[in-house]
Amino acid sequence: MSKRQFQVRVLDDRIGTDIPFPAYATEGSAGLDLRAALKEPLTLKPGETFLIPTGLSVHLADSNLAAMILPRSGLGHKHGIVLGNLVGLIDSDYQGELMVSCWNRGQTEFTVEIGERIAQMVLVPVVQADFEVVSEFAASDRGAGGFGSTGSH
Ligand SMILES: O=c1ccn([C@H]2C[C@H](O)[C@@H](COP(=O)(O)OP(=O)(O)OP(=O)(O)O)O2)c(=O)[nH]1
Ligand SMILES: [Mg+2]
Repeated sequence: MSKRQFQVRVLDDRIGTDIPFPAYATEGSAGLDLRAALKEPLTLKPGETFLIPTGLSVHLADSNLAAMILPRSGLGHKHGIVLGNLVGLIDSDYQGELMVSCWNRGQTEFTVEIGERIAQMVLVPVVQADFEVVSEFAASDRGAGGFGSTGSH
């Protein structure tokens, strides 16, 4: 497992005490669980979305990296709590507070507790595209076929 250091600012003084610092749940975890830095529990009715602060900002400071915010499987599958933006993308030059858009896509209301783990953040490598405009591509096996063009099985 490789680890890297990043600068983080703690914007909410409950973090590290009442609200644990984000952590990997196990040694092999890909996602770092993010917690809700709410002032009070938040009840989301079916269909409601709320932008929840995490109380932290992280500066990745490396354009070869980004972070993605993804739903937690248990919350999403069992309770319908997913992300209002489906996936959150954190740019390497972002220095603001990490925010989690929580969407109750389910049929019943759900209460997010103070400090609850609401989403997970995954670091991903990034390559920026530099486009070279051409008139033809060298032929590939697939060509322009897509959207099920390889058959129904
Ligand atoms: O779930 C998220 C998604 C984004 N962000 C922050 C980090 C990201 O770098 C910034 C901008 O996100 P994005 O580029 O996806 O949003 P936009 O609507 O394109 O806004 P902008 O014009 O600021 O780029 O917002 C979060 O805190 N949480
Ligand atoms: Mg953007």
